[in-house]
Amino acid sequence: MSDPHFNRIALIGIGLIGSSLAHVIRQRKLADEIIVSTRSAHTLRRAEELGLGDRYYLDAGEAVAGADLVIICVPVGASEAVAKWIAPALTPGAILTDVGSTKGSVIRQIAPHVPEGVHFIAGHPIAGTEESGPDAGFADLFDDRWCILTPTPDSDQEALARLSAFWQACGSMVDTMDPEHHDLVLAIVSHLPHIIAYNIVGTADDLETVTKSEVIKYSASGFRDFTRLAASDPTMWRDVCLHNKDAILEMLARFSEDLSALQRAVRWGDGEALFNLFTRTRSIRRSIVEAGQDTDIPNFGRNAPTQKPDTPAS
Ligand SMILES: NC(=O)c1ccc[n+]([C@@H]2O[C@H](COP(=O)([O-])OP(=O)(O)OC[C@H]3O[C@@H](n4cnc5c(N)ncnc54)[C@H](O)[C@@H]3O)[C@@H](O)[C@H]2O)c1
Ligand SMILES: O=C(O)C(=O)C[C@]1(C(=O)O)C=C[C@@H](O)C=C1
Repeated sequence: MSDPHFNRIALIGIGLIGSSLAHVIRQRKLADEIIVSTRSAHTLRRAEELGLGDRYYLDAGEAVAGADLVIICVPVGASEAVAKWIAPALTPGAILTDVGSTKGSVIRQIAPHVPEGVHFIAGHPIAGTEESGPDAGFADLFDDRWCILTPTPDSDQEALARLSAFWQACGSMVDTMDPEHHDLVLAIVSHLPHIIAYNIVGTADDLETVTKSEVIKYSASGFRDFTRLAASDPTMWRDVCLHNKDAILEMLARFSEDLSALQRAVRWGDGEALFNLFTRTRSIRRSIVEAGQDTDIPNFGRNAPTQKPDTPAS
């Protein structure tokens, strides 16, 4: 296995994911030195108070100088600005990666700015919570979760092996995937659930004159479980929607079709259709939970055995 240890790791952006990386890198001794950079002085100060790094910079260019691993941990819409900023200061031979929730757009934003001799391989840990900011991170976040790397055909194989070893040392299981396929899979397993959660909270809020107090009063059960995701960071999710537009629209169209069929079954009192759908989906949901956690998710739509005939394939 390749060496997961780096001399100097620079984290650009120190929110939930950046700070979780800082914790796990420190705890598992994956670098001699952790460099932290973020654009807000307030957040940088907080990161310093929390002791997340060894050195702290507002200037991302200064932060990446001499680093052999640079991890961009900012909302996906800021990827190009960060890439332009750090590009002239990257060290030849360094590995550059990111953690963004969308991959096609992030690669298009970063790749053109990567200097010759720097190895860029995009990535995405499928691990998170609805919290954000430097206080939200914890070392175990990546344990037993997938991390998807999206190398391109000309990616350096040694850099890929080292980055995989790094994520494994952080606790993750690593898979590789084509960026466009990643974006389609994540649109259904992550982006749509967030959009639906945001939407249902908005719908309930619009009913406020009739039911607002009841929404708060009775939300201890289903509504609360279902809408946890609606507390997630608005900047991050605005950017995900803007930067995975096509895949999200494709999945929303399929979702709307299925919802219309369900609506029709309710309208026409088609108990058999409702019972059959709920039986099938209960068994799928139980098999996901029984699989340990979401370990089968990265293959969804590619070779999942229960795949619907019209599920998109890569
Ligand atoms: N939150 C999750 O569950 C989760 C999971 C996996 C991947 N991701 C991805 O990880 C990335 C970071 O998410 P997060 O949850 O840590 O967000 P966060 O809001 O907790 O932190 C974002 C950080 O980026 C900094 N930042 C924003 N714009 C910047 C810029 N232009 N230059 C420098 N720093 C900038 C912010 O100050 C903050 O430190 C996003 O791309 C997100 O899509 C998030
Ligand atoms: O568990 C949560 O709260 C998350 O939102 C984590 C989650 C997900 O949807 O699974 C969110 C976005 C990421 O890109 C990866 C993970």
